[in-house]
Amino acid sequence: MPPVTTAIHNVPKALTIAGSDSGGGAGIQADIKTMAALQVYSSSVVTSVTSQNTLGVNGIHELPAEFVKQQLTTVLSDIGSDAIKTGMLSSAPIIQAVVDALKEYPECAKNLVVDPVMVSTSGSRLLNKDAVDAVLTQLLPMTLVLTPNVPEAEVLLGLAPGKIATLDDMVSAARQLAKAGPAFVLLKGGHLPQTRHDQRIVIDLLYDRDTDTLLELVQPYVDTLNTHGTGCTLSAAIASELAKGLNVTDAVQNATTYIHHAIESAAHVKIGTGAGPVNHFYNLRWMPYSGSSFVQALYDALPEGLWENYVDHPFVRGIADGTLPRECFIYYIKQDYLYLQSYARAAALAAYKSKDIDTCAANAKIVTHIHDETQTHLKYCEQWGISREEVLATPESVYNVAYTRFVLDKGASGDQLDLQVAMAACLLGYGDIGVRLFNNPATKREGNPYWPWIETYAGEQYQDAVDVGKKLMEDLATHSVSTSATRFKEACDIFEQGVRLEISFWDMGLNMN
Ligand SMILES: Cc1ncc(COP(=O)(O)O)c(N)n1
Repeated sequence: MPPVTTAIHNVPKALTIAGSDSGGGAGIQADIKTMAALQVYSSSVVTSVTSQNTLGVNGIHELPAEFVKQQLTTVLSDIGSDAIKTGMLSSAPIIQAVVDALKEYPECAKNLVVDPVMVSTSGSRLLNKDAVDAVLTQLLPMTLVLTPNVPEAEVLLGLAPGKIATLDDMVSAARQLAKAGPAFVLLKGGHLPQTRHDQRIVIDLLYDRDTDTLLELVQPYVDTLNTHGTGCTLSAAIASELAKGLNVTDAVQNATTYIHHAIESAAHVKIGTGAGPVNHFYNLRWMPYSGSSFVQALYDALPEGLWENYVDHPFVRGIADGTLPRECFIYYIKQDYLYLQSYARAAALAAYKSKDIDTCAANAKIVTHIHDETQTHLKYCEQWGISREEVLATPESVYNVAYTRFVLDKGASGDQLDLQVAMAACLLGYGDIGVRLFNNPATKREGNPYWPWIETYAGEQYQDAVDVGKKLMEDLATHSVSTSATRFKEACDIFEQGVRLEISFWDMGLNMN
């Protein structure tokens, strides 16, 4: 895989229209934290400022509707948005202003998630009574996903409190709500925990109006006081996932998983003296490298130009245009056969060092790939009049000894990641070379004796092995390197050494010693 070049790209963008919670657990603050945790850009339009903590709301300062509208058009006319959520909207004039502004930007408003915030968990009104009608008539017709809890569903449907008391009631309530306009209704069951197989669970119902289908989203019930801002967080998470381009079902599924972990991981945290917030950042971890890919970070840490010296070595260029002297290639291929024997042992060692059967099997698969590769080498040699016996009798070059024993030593003295990284220069480099040469129109195909070699490394089987190896390293890095800059540096040094040994291997082929 070639190192990823820095490119300007559009990041997914989500927008929240909600109230400010000075305590930081709900409202705009919860939304921005959620969007950041789910790696989307967030912009925010404030409708009201509340003075609030974990005990309750002490005051509300509503912004003028015109100013809410101005914030919204200012953001949408420049930054735009891939998905929008609404939370506390306070009043009918603010709802009207929001709806008017959204109608001016239908593209931005097509992924609209509405959390019909009405009363805070602590008991304060966050939406005037007379504004419920504006939600129903103005906002819901343009809504993609409506996310009420049971008490909010009762208000929207004009039902007395407590009327939605069973799962069946929830089903019919979700259907009824969809008639007011939203394409999907996610009716949250947190207020009505159920018991199944002696386990307390929460069932959220996702109703799809177009297909008239219902999906049950089940999570274990978490017995905790720290649920302040859960509704805000969930709807912000849905908007984030929609912004990334997921469909509604997948977005809602990911979002319910996210909120479950956010609640679970905050259960024993104390922030404030009342109902504490959820842990928005449970999924973030400190990493000694930037970006999300460990393998990319290994490439990035290489000295300038070293990777190119390897994958664009004169030996490789000779393979590409067919001018590599035949003796050089034969010298190389015999050594490479011997190399692969050690490499297979290294992969088998990695299987031995695996902590679970899946990783063990993935490494065993690499051993099989290497075995196939050795057979290709033997066939090659045979075509060129070199017998299997002659290949096996070839003395190992010192370069070969240095490289293979380096890999095996890293495996013996280090942990599984050290070993995978020591093997990576070869695995990734040959994958990169194969694809580069295969796709380069300047590569000679007709009459190039080395074309089958190129096809092997560009081929599906080898590229699959590359993918397996990369995934193994990412998984291992997540568990060990992610918390230690020292471990990351060690891995970088091993990778660099591997690349240098690969370059020496090409030199050996050209010099035939
Ligand atoms: C600004 C604002 N928005 C929404 C909520 C609802 O959250 P909760 O129901 O957890 O109190 C809130 N308390 N404050």
